[in-house]
Amino acid sequence: MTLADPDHPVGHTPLPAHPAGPADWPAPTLAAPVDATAALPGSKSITNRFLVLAALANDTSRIRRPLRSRDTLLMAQALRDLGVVVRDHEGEDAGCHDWIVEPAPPRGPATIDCGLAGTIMRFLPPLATLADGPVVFDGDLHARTRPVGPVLDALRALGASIDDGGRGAMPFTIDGRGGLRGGTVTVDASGSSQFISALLLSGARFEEGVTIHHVGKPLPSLPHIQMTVETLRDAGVVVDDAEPDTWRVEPSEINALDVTVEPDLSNAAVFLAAALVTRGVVHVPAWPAVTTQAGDRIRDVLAQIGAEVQLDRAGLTVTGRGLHGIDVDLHDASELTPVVAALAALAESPTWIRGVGHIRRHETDRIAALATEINRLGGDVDETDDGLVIRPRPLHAGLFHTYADHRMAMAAAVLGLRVPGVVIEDVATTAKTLPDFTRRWTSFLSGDVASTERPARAGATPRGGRR
Ligand SMILES: O=C(O)C1=C[C@@H](OP(=O)(O)O)[C@@H](O)[C@H](O)C1
Ligand SMILES: C=C(OP(=O)(O)O)C(=O)O
Repeated sequence: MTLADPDHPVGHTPLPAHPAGPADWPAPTLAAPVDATAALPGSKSITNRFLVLAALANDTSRIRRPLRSRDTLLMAQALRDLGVVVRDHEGEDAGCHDWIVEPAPPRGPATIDCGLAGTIMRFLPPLATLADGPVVFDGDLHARTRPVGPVLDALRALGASIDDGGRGAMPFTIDGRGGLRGGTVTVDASGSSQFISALLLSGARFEEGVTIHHVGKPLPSLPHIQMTVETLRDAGVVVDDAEPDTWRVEPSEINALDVTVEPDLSNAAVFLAAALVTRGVVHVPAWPAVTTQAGDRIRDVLAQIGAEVQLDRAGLTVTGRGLHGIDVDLHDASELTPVVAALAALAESPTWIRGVGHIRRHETDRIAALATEINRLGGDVDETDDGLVIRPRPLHAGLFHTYADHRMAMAAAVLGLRVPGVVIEDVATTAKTLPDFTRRWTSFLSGDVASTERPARAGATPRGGRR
């Protein structure tokens, strides 16, 4: 975390960049078929949307089973820095605290540490325009290359005053004036769906609401925009999304929430992948039957690769039957690319991943990073403009660099299941969205009950062997 920039003194107490953990971690290899349950913490995307809406709401909210990872803890802290109360409250599950959020008019001056979280650097600038003073945004070094310009330009067009030194990236300062006019704006959000979600989340609190037109190449990650629209509707906000690439949010109050966060389905991918690599069985309890999470797409992808996939009241069960190469467009669910690429490198035939050009601006250039690191282990991967072509080859031991990217570390963990001697550099980077990954992964692979965070839903039939 790099707030101490001499050009941008911000007088803020930095949070630790990552919790302490082993820097380089030998990934466990598994010879026997896995037979285990992975009970996952809450969704990052849902937790951070609920936090933003709760901060803008007309009364106290309760967020049940929130994810507590670096991205969401930083979001909670950012809201506190803006004057909102976010406090723990004993939850229904042992060891799992809810969050109570008491809203307050956002205050400045304030400094926001975004870490490496797209959801903070994009979702909070619109909220910061409502503050009564300047709000400085900064974060990790890697975060300074992630684009925010389309959100800042849109806010300027809606009446905001912002100093970003022409960078379109952090650090920047929003000159909060206690409110924003709002109105109609055109945005090229082909670089990230978060540009649209950001404007939608605070739009009801702009004087004229907001109407957004996307222009440009097709929008990535559409399920995430749908998630934003649904959470707004949960809070009583009127959103019109009937026309493609256009959204209208009416000005209104945002109702307080009492909501439960679904398990993070994108983070489920690494655990489910173990079933395919080892021809074993993995069960994820509490998998939602209906969801806007893009990670739900993993069910189709794994079935295409050769798994038997069953979703019922007990949750999701994936049984590894084969590992075929596939031709897959992940434009809607690009977060899955690293784990799918790792599976592809271990498959029986080549894979073509398409439609994910924008992930070159995720936590790192994921296309380049995956090609480089899999090839470093002896793989045969080519980058394309919008994806990867992966031809399986026998891989060997080596250090897998993670580029501060949690999902690179998860991809390495999948490779390590089959390839002895894979060492994951900076495995603690997984804390961005999944706390305590190494303990979870180790106990999951040994079928240890300690890996479960949340009990199966009442009435569900437990399965998965040694639980
Ligand atoms: O709104 C969100 O919560 C997210 C949207 C997506 O971003 P992009 O549209 O930039 O891919 C996704 O990849 C990210 O992990 C989370
Ligand atoms: C792209 C991701 O995160 P962010 O919310 O920081 O964009 C991700 O989690 O894969």
